[in-house]
Amino acid sequence: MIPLYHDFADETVLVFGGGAVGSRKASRFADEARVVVVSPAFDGRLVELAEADAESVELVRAAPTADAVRGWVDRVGPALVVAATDDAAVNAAAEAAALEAGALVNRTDVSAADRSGGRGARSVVVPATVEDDPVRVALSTGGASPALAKALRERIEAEIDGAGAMAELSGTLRAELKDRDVDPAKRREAIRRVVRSEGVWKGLQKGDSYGQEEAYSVIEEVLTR
Ligand SMILES: C[C@@]1(CC(=O)O)c2cc3[nH]c(cc4nc(cc5[nH]c(cc(n2)[C@H]1CCC(=O)O)[C@@](C)(CC(=O)O)[C@@H]5CCC(=O)O)C(CC(=O)O)=C4CCC(=O)O)c(CCC(=O)O)c3CC(=O)O
Ligand SMILES: NC(=O)C1=CN([C@@H]2O[C@H](COP(=O)(O)OP(=O)(O)OC[C@H]3O[C@@H](n4cnc5c(N)ncnc54)[C@H](O)[C@@H]3O)[C@@H](O)[C@H]2O)C=CC1
Repeated sequence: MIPLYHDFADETVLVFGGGAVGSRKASRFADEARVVVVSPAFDGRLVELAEADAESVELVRAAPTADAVRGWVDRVGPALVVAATDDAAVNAAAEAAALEAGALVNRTDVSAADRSGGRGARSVVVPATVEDDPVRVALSTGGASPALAKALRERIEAEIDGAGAMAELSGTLRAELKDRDVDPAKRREAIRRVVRSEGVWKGLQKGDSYGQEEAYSVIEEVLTR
């Protein structure tokens, strides 16, 4: 499996099942997309989420049979369908309907190991993610051990602390060096050194201007050699 990043802004994600898993997926996707959850009952966290973010989250009380699932997919027109009910037949129908409608599907009740012959490119796994905007790490165990994905995510959270600020700073410096017509080879070397410099990372922890100051001294050292 190859991880790809999707932009779900202005898209709709349709979730079948309002339990613990449907609730976690809904809150994740609501950061970016409009989310519609279809379920006969809703987890307390989902009700809270829908109240707090009525613009992005819509709860629809219904218990579609496997045969009725396709109708929901056609009416809602989602970019992604999440199958998160505790009814395997409904989840299977949601997967089939999504694929027929040309949408992506996330089947939450089947691990990769249980599938004979692969998932198909539009059947996606939702990874554990760590974010320090604009940096994003996605982590999957290929479906083998979601608990391990979560544990590793917690470790990486500490590891990438400050990466967002580093991405912003080095992106700006890269543009600046381009504008100054610095030789491309020198420019790449300077930026590579900046992102690896302990001094710059430490500086950024104190504040953006400290990080920037450190970065300029690293760059000057490269350019004046
Ligand atoms: C295949 C996949 C499909 C999908 O959902 O996309 C899937 C499937 C299943 N998960 C199950 C169980 C658990 N899932 C979690 C947690 C997460 N599960 C997530 C993803 C995925 N779960 C996809 C594979 C990801 C990968 O490749 O690693 C995360 C990363 C993202 C998210 O869900 O948002 C999120 C962590 C987010 C975070 O914290 O960072 C925990 C831990 C906990 O809750 O504390 C447990 C209990 C412990 C355990 O069993 O490991 C079961 C068994 C159900 C049963 O036995 O009844 C199945 C079904 C099966 O495997 O058959
Ligand atoms: N991906 C993951 O991380 C995990 C996946 N799972 C799997 O995901 C599934 C759901 O797990 P939970 O949320 O913990 O279960 P849950 O029992 O808390 O929630 C299931 C939800 O589906 C709803 N539902 C039942 N029939 C429906 C229908 N016809 N249409 C729409 N909604 C319907 C129920 O009302 C309930 O809200 C389970 O099958 C389990 O195997 C379980 C744990 C973690």
